[in-house]
Amino acid sequence: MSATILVVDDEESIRTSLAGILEDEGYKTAFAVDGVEALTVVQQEMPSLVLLDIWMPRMDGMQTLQKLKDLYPNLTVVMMSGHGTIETAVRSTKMGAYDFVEKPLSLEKVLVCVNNAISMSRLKEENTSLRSIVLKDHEMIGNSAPMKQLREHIRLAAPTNASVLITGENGTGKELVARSIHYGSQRGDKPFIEINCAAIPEELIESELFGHEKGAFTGAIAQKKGKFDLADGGTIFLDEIGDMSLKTQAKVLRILQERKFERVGGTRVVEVDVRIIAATNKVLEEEIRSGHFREDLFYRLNVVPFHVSPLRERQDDIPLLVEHFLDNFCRREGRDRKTVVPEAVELMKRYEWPGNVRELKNIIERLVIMTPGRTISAAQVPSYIGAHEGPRDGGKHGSALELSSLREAREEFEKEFIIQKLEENDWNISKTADVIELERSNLHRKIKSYGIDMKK
Ligand SMILES: Nc1ncnc2c1ncn2[C@@H]1O[C@H](COP(=O)(O)OP(=O)(O)OP(=O)(O)O)[C@@H](O)[C@H]1O
Repeated sequence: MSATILVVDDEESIRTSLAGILEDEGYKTAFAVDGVEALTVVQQEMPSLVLLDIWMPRMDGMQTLQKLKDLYPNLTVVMMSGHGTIETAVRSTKMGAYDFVEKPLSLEKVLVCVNNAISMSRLKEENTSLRSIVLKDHEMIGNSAPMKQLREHIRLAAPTNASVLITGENGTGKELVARSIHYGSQRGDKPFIEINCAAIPEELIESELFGHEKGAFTGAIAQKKGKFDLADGGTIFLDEIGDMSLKTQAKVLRILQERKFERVGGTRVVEVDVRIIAATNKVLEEEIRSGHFREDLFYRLNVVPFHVSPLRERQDDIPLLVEHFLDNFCRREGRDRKTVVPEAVELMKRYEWPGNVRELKNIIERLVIMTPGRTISAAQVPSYIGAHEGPRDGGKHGSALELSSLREAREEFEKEFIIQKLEENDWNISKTADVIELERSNLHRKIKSYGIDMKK
């Protein structure tokens, strides 16, 4: 679709000659004789670009520019200055005009300027739409108490520059939290650079993070920028930081303290402005005790701690997540929207989800692909998901053999732990839930499912 250009000028000869060359270039044109009329035409035509004369009766170009920028901050405007001085034109660019052309108009110069302005406005539009796709793809679903609290913490911490440490089991959504913090900050339109410290061999991680100078080691045939260079102005997400070597930890600490680093094999100090968000599924306090993690780095990172609870502690989110993933996968596969019957959702709510949201997402993807009809029944859900029902349904241990022993052990421990904490807190559910940092309804459910006798 060809872009529409609005020409705003009180001189008819200018409007006609511009219309000629712009239409020859394949643009559509619209006209207005002054600023007042321009505002109406912009509203009707939504042009991609406005060519705006500075000196006009009724409302002049500068006033019109101000109004347009207030109403449509993303609209691209090029000023045409003849009577005004260069100073006015320069002032207009400070007010948000993209550029200016001088009168008498050189049609060639006008075309170069218009083509540039249109390409820039297309890129801007593309960027906005890509951003909205990216943000949608990273939507965080869930209305349980822990998710609400998480969102609130993100809202508070995102706009600051504080370092963040996110803990939680694999697949709980730590990366999503990191992205939400980044996009909610003023760095949101700058890069978000992710690196998984566990996935990169020890000997390569330093060069990945900090880059290297030419000749730093065999194979370093040219200078290479590292992730910290690439993240300048934005955020770096150090995933699985618990797996980072002590040597690399020292370098990261220096960046946190001095905002500086050196490339591998280099002596030049590089300064960066990077916000660090780190995540781990390890208990870093234990890693510190065993000498694998620097205590000073831990305190620097842990300025704002985030914990993402495992899915089994926020079962109320499961139906919402199921719907969300069904929507996404049915759309992606071009299938009719499928539904999961309530009994199947109920089975999913009772399952432990050792792989957390990632596991649930994978199962829904598989069900969307493998189920021919529109309805996903309980029988189609993998049998191990239902295998939990027995013991939780009042201690029928007939199906306990199907459970892995680790899971049994975990349940046994969980039950004992809950009883002990309830005892310590006078069997008050709310108080106990607070102390063990579990949603009240979730604790209640566990008490019921473990058959814990509350009349003590
Ligand atoms: N609340 C949520 N809403 C929607 N999708 C989610 C949610 N939580 C996690 N996911 C999805 O589950 C998958 C795993 O999430 P993510 O990668 O953020 O987990 P993680 O904790 O960083 O995992 P790991 O520790 O293994 O790196 C992703 O595809 C993510 O989009």
